[in-house]
Amino acid sequence: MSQQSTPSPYDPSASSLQGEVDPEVMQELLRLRGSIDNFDATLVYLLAERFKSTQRVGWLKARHRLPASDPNREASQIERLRSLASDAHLDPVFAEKFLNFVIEEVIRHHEAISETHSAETDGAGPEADPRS
Ligand SMILES: O=C(O)C(=O)C[C@]1(C(=O)O)C=C[C@@H](O)C=C1
Repeated sequence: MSQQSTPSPYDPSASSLQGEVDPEVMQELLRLRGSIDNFDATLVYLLAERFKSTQRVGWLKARHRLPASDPNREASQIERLRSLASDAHLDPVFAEKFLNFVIEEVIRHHEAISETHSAETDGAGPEADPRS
């Protein structure tokens, strides 16, 4: 049987700076990091929800033999996100890179779903998928 190590519990005060900086500065840094931790947790949950939706899109596309990517849709999403980013004082270049990064991963998932779907329904019609 393989040995599995228990992950160590999250330590919000982990830092390479402990003992190196003024304790008051350290306290302020840890306070600010509390917000960063909350944000990161939210981002993980939001991304998980987005991927749940895109997985369903992936199955729909596979069932109907549609291409994994839709370049016109992407161009429109990028334009929208860049504009939202500008309004929010976020670098639009970063917003575009981030969306492209996420979409690239989605397309990889779509391709994997499509292969699974083809393997499962070889020779069968588009209604053969039980997930429809
Ligand atoms: O909307 C779609 O058609 C999707 O497959 C989802 C999505 C996305 O992640 O937003 C991914 C790939 C497409 O090129 C466009 C958009």
